[in-house]
Order: sequence, then structure tokens, then C-alpha cells
Amino acid sequence: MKISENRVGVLLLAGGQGTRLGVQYPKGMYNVGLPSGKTLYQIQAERILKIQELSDRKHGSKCTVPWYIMTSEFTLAPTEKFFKENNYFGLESSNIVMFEQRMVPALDSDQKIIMQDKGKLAMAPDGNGGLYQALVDNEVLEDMKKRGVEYLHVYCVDNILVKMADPVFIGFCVSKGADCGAKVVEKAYPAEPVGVVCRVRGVAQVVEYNEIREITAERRGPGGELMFSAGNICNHFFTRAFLQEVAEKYKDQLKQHIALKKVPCVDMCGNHVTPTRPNGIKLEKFVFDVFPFSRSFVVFEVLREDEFSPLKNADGAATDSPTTARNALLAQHSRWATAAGATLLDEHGNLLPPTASVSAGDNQAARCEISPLVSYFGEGLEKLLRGRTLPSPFILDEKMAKELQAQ
Ligand SMILES: CC(=O)N[C@H]1[C@@H](OP(=O)(O)OP(=O)(O)OC[C@H]2O[C@@H](n3ccc(=O)[nH]c3=O)[C@H](O)[C@@H]2O)O[C@H](CO)[C@@H](O)[C@@H]1O
Repeated sequence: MKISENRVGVLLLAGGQGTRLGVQYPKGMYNVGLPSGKTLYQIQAERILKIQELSDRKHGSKCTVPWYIMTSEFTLAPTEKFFKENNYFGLESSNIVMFEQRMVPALDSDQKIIMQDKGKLAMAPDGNGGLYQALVDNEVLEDMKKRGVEYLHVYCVDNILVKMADPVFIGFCVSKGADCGAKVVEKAYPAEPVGVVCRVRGVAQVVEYNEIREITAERRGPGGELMFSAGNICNHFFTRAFLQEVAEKYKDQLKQHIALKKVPCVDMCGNHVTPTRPNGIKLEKFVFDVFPFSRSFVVFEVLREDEFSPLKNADGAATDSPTTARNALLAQHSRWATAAGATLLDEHGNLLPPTASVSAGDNQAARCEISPLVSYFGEGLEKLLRGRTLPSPFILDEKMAKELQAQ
């Protein structure tokens, strides 16, 4: 209902540098090797298009979910260029608002500034909590007000399974009267690099993975489950009213977190140095550090296999790589196809038992990819797929959907 009334927007945090993934361009432009070759940005854009269409169809009206994209000095120009070259992936360019976060100088261990070049300071984005200053600098809250946006789904760029403007999550937060909310998955293992949503001395907040003590992360309850298991997936809900309050009263109170990073620099003689070990400190603010200011904070737990597979590392890493992201999406789409009544074949034409397509870790999973333009979260597939046997790879895009419907 809120979506159909143009009251929901999405905001992408895309100012990070993707250093762990090791690419020089914005992470959203990354292609994880899906049969369709789609990038993360394209998948996200198509999910917005679909949610608008589903809402329009249900309510018989035309709605818009504006897409706010926070970039940084590193990511703004290439992101703008990429969107333009791709014709905004079918979205109205006027409904995509890109803005830039601030940069701060990197420091060495004596807290002195680092020179990146003669006459140029080494700078880094001020963390995803730089969002709140950036909202003010770029008058983004005014834009939201003008459009009538009251609820915002904020998310990070690298989760291939992200449900843009998720009506279930937004609906849950709104129905609870929340001003602020976080989507979580059950943490997989104590050292997993996800923050945990918890209460510290009664106050709801996130303790980040590099700031939690090992002994605390390992604590278990009576049934052997992790005591701090609400893994933050960087999917947040905010009301515009709450963001306005943060902008006016709290944004300067956000704490600074310290990240040790390798910062390319020049030495005393002006020679360029590419450090092999962390030589610099970056000060970052975190997006979730506003949770303690919330008056009504809610947590919403979802299934990892349906909603969380982040792209953090280059291939070769055991977790959170292009391969694991690709497999997670293909496994999910195979589950949807099977649930809709299709039978899947593997790449050699052998029948896959329905369970073989369930796990993302299963290399034999059928390569079944369903375009977000056909289905947002598995809905509407029965009429297309019931009773069919699907080869691998199988791409169910809009053209294929039309063909199947006509048969
Ligand atoms: C501070 C924060 O949110 N940490 C969360 C983040 O960790 P993680 O350390 O993985 O966070 P990333 O460095 O990937 O940044 C998260 C998002 O913030 C954006 N970004 C980052 C820095 C910046 O200056 N500007 C900016 O926009 C990135 O582009 C990305 O979309 O995701 C994990 C889930 O995947 C969560 O468990 C962590 O709790």
C-alpha cells in the first residue's frame, strides 16, 4: 500500500572502494558471471522496476520508487557514466538521485596526514555513516519530502539477493510503528564478518565484526546456539522523520571507527610507495550508529539462503566471492522453478532431483536464472513453468516468458 502511494524509496550505499574484491571500479558494476551477464546494478534496477509494476498491477495506479544512490569521489563519475550508457536500465533517470559523501584524510600511526602525491593528501570516504552528513550536504531529505517519500530502505551494494523496497520488511516496520529497523540473518559462525544487532546496556545497536571480542562472539546459549546471532546484513529501514531528526540533532555525535588500511603514498623524497602492510588509519562512521537514537527500533530476521549472499572477496576465497554469490542466486532461482512445478536438467541433460537445486554450495545446481523483470521473489512462475523440463543453462527473461505463455 505504501509503495503504491509513492511513499517508499530505496537508498543504496555505494561509496565504498571494494578493496577486498580488488576491482578499480564501483562494485555495483561487477558481473559475477550469471548466464545473463547482468551486473549488480542491473539486477537492483530491475527489482525496482518489478516492484513498481507489481504494485501498479495490484492497485491499478502508477507508482514510483525513487532510487537514491550515495557515491563517493571514487565512485560517482563511473557510476553516472555506467547508468547513462545502460539507459538507466529502463528506469526514469529523474527518479535516480546520485549524490556524493564526504572524504576525510587518512592518517599514519602518529596521527599525521599521509601524502598520496606531492601536494595531494591521501583521502578516503568517511564511511557509510557519512550518509547523514551527505543527506544534508545534498538536500536529499528535501527531495524525499517533495516526492512524498516517508519510508526508506537503505542497503549495501554487494548483496546479490537484496530485496529492493521489500514490501514485507517495510510493511513489518511500518505496522510496528518503527522509526528505524534492521534486517538480520542468523550468524553462521562466530568469526563471520558480520556485525551483530544486540543490546548493550539496554540500548539497541550493532557491534561490528572487527570490534566484538572473540570470547563474546563465541558465547553460546544453553542449546549451543550463538548468543549474539542476529547478523547485520546492512539492510535498514528509516522513516524520513527519523532521518530528519538525525540530520538536525545527532549526526555530529556519531562515533569514529578506526580501520587500518594500506594507503598508497609518497615517502620523504617524493617516491611513490605501494605499501604491502597497513600503514594508515582511516576514520569511518557507520550507518547503523544511529540506532541508539531510535525511539522504536525493530529487528526482522530472514532466511540467509533467500536474502543474503554478499560479494566481498575475489574468487579463490572460501566465502562471499563472485562464485558464492552467483551460486546463491542460481540456487534460489532453481528452487523457485522447482516450486512452480518445473523439472530441472543439469548441464549434461541429466534430471536433477528437486533437492539437488536447493543448496548454493552444490556445484551441480542447475544454471537457472530468472530475470527480476519476470519475478521479484518467485511469484507468478507457475503459469510459465508448471510441468516443463528446463535445460541448463536456462534464462527466463521477458522474451522467454512471452514465448512460454504463448505455447
Ligand atoms: C559499517 C557497516 O555497515 N558494516 C556492515 C557491512 O560490513 P562491510 O565491512 O562488509 O562493509 P562494506 O565495506 O562492504 O560497506 C558496506 C556498504 O557501505 C558502502 N560504503 C562503505 C564505506 C563508505 O565510505 N561509503 C559507503 O557507501 C559500501 O559501498 C557498501 O555498499 O556489511 C556487512 C554485511 O555485508 C554487515 O554485517 C556489517 O555490519
